[in-house]
Amino acid sequence: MSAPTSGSVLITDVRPYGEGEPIDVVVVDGTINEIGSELSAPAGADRIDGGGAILLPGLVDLHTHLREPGREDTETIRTGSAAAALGGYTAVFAMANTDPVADNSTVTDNVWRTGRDIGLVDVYPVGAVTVGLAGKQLAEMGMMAAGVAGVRMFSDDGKCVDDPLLMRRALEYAKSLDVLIAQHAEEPRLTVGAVAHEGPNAARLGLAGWPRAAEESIVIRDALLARDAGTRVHICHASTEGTVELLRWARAQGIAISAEVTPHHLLLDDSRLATYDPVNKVNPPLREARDNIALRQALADGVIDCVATDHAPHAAQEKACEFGQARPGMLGLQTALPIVVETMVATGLLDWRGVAKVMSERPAQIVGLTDQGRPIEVGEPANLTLIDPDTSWVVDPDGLASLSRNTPYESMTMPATVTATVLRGVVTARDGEVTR
Ligand SMILES: NC(=O)N[C@@H](CC(=O)O)C(=O)O
Ligand SMILES: [Zn+2]
Ligand SMILES: [Zn+2]
Repeated sequence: MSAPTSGSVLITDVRPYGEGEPIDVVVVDGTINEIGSELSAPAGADRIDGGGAILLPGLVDLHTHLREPGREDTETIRTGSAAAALGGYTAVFAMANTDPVADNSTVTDNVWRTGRDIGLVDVYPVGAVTVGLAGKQLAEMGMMAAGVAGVRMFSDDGKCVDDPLLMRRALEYAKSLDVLIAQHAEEPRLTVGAVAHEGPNAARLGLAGWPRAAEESIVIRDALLARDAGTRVHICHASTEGTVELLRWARAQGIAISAEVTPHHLLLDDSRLATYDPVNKVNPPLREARDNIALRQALADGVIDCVATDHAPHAAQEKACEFGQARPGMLGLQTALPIVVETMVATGLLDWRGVAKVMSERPAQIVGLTDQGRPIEVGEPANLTLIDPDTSWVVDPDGLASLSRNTPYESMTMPATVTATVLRGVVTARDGEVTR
């Protein structure tokens, strides 16, 4: 494989982590070479005038659905990469629930190569835990890990690995390969027919409910299995107050368990379902205000490690139908950072260093990426995001880079703007346009 593209760039007038006076950053061949004032551009370098922007390490998304192969009508690796770069991301993990399923190295290596050729963001394929996501037989995780993609995270996301014995075997196999299992925590016997959070709103609207216990029973089971296997488990899209309590308990026991929360579970609740608009249908479902509050606090405390988008594009016809029939999932890549600003920074729960931690550093550490989520220092890889915290914008679904339009944030004002993204010194997005 050829070496990844790298570039040289002079970034002027930026504030790393939003701290101190504006400074300049010189990147040579993909590496931060100098940080200081009034620096000059290296030969052949690109230039970014930061205009006083906040500079963070490039964002890392552990949970995105790019839909290629199989559903290129709803998203492709190219359009999803563009959405990622515009959202400030320099690495994304593409879930395995494609068609064909990413349960073998032919698929995972192809996703990796395609992402690398496009070059807008590092696309890391997630491998399936079980063959065909069918939950019956372990996939060849070792083969996928050994391929050119070097798969390091495995998940049947979209489905739960609900068989406890199979989950136990998966954790043991993952331990021997030094890879991560990410669980979509949903006890399927408790969610038969469910389309919304089980609570007063669903009852009033006549929608079948998904109880919190369907998530929490798997979270605690998997914490115990991870304890016994002596390996880590990662919980996808944590959505309930109870899950937070269980994570807190498991951490206190010394159990290796990590967890992510989505922007929509931080911001939205099930009062939005009153319109029956399927744009609000998602798994796990939007919960209640007290869950939002517990999730925000847990993210601030570190009980929840990171934010992951669960960017889930769907075609118009999959959403333009009655609520019960619609596909679950919502777009996330281009709105994640502003929603974290609104729910975590504007509320005083996190400062910009905290944002770097939950959107870049912790996700990179959880999967063991050594070139992402790094400090902004000389000698470090130049994966960077510039953010204007004072320029707001209004979400127009037609204006997003995704091939799909299923954003719940239509017409909402977003409080911050990603002005540029840099991958190994190459400018991938600038002023709302991708560069390649
Ligand atoms: N989140 C969703 O509601 N949908 C995801 C699957 C998933 O993340 O469980 C999808 O692939 O559409
Ligand atoms: Zn899921
Ligand atoms: Zn998902």
